[in-house]
Amino acid sequence: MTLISGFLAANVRDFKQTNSSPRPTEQLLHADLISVQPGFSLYQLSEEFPAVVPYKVEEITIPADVTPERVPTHIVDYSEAEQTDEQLDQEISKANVICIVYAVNNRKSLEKVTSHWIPLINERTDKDSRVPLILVGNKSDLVEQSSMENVLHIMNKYTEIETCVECSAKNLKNISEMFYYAQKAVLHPTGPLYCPEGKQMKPACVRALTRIFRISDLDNNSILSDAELNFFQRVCFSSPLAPQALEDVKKVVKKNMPDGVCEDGLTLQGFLFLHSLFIQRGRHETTWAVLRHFGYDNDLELHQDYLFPPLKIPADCSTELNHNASLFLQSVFDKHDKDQDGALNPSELKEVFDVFPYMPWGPDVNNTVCTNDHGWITYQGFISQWMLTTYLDVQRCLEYLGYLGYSIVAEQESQAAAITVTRSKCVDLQQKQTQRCVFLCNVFGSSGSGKSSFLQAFIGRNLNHQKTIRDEHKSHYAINAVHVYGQEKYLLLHEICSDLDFLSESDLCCDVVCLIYDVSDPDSFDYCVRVFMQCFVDSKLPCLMVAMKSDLQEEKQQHDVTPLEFCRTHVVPPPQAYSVNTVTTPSRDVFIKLATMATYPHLRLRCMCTCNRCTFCLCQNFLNSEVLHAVKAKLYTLVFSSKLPCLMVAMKSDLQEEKQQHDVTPLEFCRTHVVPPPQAYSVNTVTTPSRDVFIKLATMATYPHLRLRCMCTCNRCTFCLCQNFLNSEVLHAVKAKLYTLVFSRFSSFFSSSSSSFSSSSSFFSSSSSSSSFFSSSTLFCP
Ligand SMILES: Nc1ncnc2c1ncn2[C@@H]1O[C@H](COP(=O)(O)OP(=O)(O)OP(=O)(O)O)[C@@H](O)[C@H]1O
Repeated sequence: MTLISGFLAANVRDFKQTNSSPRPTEQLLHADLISVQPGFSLYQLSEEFPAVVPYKVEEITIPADVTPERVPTHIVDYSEAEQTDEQLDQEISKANVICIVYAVNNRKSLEKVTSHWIPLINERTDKDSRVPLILVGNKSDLVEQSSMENVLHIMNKYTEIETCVECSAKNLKNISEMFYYAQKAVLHPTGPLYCPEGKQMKPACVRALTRIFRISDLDNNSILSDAELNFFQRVCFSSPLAPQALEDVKKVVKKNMPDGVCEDGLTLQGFLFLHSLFIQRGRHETTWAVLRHFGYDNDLELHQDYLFPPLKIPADCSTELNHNASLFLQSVFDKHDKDQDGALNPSELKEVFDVFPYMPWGPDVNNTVCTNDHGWITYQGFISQWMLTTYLDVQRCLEYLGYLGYSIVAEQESQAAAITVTRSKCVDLQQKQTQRCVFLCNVFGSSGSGKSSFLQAFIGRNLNHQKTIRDEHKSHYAINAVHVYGQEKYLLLHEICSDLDFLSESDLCCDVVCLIYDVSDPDSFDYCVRVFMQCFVDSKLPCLMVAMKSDLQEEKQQHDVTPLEFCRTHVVPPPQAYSVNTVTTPSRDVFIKLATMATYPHLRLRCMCTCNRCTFCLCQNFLNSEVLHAVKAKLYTLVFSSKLPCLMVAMKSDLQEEKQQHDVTPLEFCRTHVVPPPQAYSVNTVTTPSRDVFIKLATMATYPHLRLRCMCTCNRCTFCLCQNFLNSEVLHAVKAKLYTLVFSRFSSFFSSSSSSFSSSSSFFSSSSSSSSFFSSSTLFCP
């Protein structure tokens, strides 16, 4: 029998594990087998021991389904007789694991392991990333007794040796075991986890397991309860622990480490002890399974695929946190708000980020979002900051969610499940509605005009409070929640540098523009004019002018026209007087206006009030409500074909009412045919009979297309007052004027429905499609 000379090295290379597919079956593993040691052959691949063993066998791949770890294993043979040292070097550099084979009946071959092969391999590999080695004692069929005691001292000396195994190439003994150990050494290496000299886990491993403990400690009481342990077990191993097994685990820990169990749960010390026990007993695959489920790679770093899962964001779309992610972040906040005061004090905030490799939020965050009187971030502020990160830098948001273990705790496929990619803004504009929740407002103004003050006012700080903010802690952003017609939206204000020469394209990209001037500075308005004319005069972006420091003496602005005239000419809402010099929190109305303009850019001709309290707003909310839209749609379907308005009058209503001889009552009949309910009427009155019914008839005749509207014409209730206002000649004149002014400017924007805008009357009338037929503008503007 000719034997292959040299040693056998099983090189497992290109090991690549993704966190979205962390199980070994989905891992990619190549093993290059280099066989150069006398006494070993690749017989096991053919399961026949050849009469003549060739110097070198061709490359072979063992398919995943026949390997114990279920990974494909690529094997390359190496022959000292046929190949060069360079080729050997190349194979070693590609190797993930090397099996050094010696003959158990040949002392010299074992000596060569330490005198030649291990130094040679170590010379060619980096000290910090040693390739794991397996010692393989071949030809066990030729000896009576195991020679394991001869290799134990070698194993103790070289920590890179993962394990040793005796086998027989001739009678197939322990051959598959050898491959199992080789694969295990790659998939579950001891090296990164454990330091055999110190008999303890390495610091990186302790750090990773500590983070895992903190994430799994859902109530943050520093103890893993049975429920938390079961959750952890289910997440990592897909099934909960049996109650008895749970008790046994705690018993073992308590016996060896009394501090390891507290209040019938595992402490961090106990959790770490359990893992060092696994590793010491050769069960490090258990620890690896845990580490990998929590996103770690072979170097105990969080895997890039775990932190940055693929997320496609088409142009013109934005990114927002979805509801599930908000719930998760709420649980993170609640977990760390130990004193339950609704805010995170500095030590609570630090604890939130203990699972991060660095502190992600600087002191500027406290001036970007809402805080309490102590300057501590409130729940609203906490969520707002996450909204900001998601909007401005979604990759960073994914990374942060990864550190917090979002995909694990929320049991999601990846961190990407936390993100909603919104519909394109262009489509929103065309459809005249949006599902977006976060809107960006860029704030422009000359130096000193009050931009920073405006931003700070948005998070509730008046001038006195603002004076306490240190320059180095100032922020160019402010974000807060606002209600737009009853819906919660986040408005993100961004202060843009005053130097017009440095304006970038991204500075002009937002949902609404805020132009600030200082009423006490005569030159500041001119700056707004320049920004508007240079950047926004031809754009479709809604703009709002804010007259800051309105409490100070107003100076005449150094410009040809007044701010009000300028706004009129360019169909921008009139300047909004604003001051942060208030005793209490500055007013929020202007921010609600900005958010409304951002949410409904196509509705910019409507009344600017968005206080959500006044009659107009209450009517608006009602008219925008889903119930009303559904009813309108139904009614529309019913009566679409009919054109003449009808009114049923129940005369002699002062007399005793008799049941009408008809299948249905008058009221039911009216309801079925979408006719207003019968109007009780009597002329048997002391004074002049009531005129209400005649007003109704006149109203129906005047506005026949509005017959689906509320029939109330009392002229006293909220609806009637709004109606009167909206139907008033003044308003119509203003609307007509605005229309004339802006029609040319927005013609492209409205081009899709240009036929509806061919005359001023049709501009405000209903179109023929059912959705626009019932739109609020139709209802309000006959
Ligand atoms: N109503 C007010 N009365 C008096 N002073 C005010 C008022 N509002 C703001 N200020 C002050 O005006 C100054 C300039 O305001 P602010 O820093 O907000 O302007 P800015 O536009 O951000 O300036 P820059 O572009 O230089 O950053 C600040 O000192 C601020 O305290």
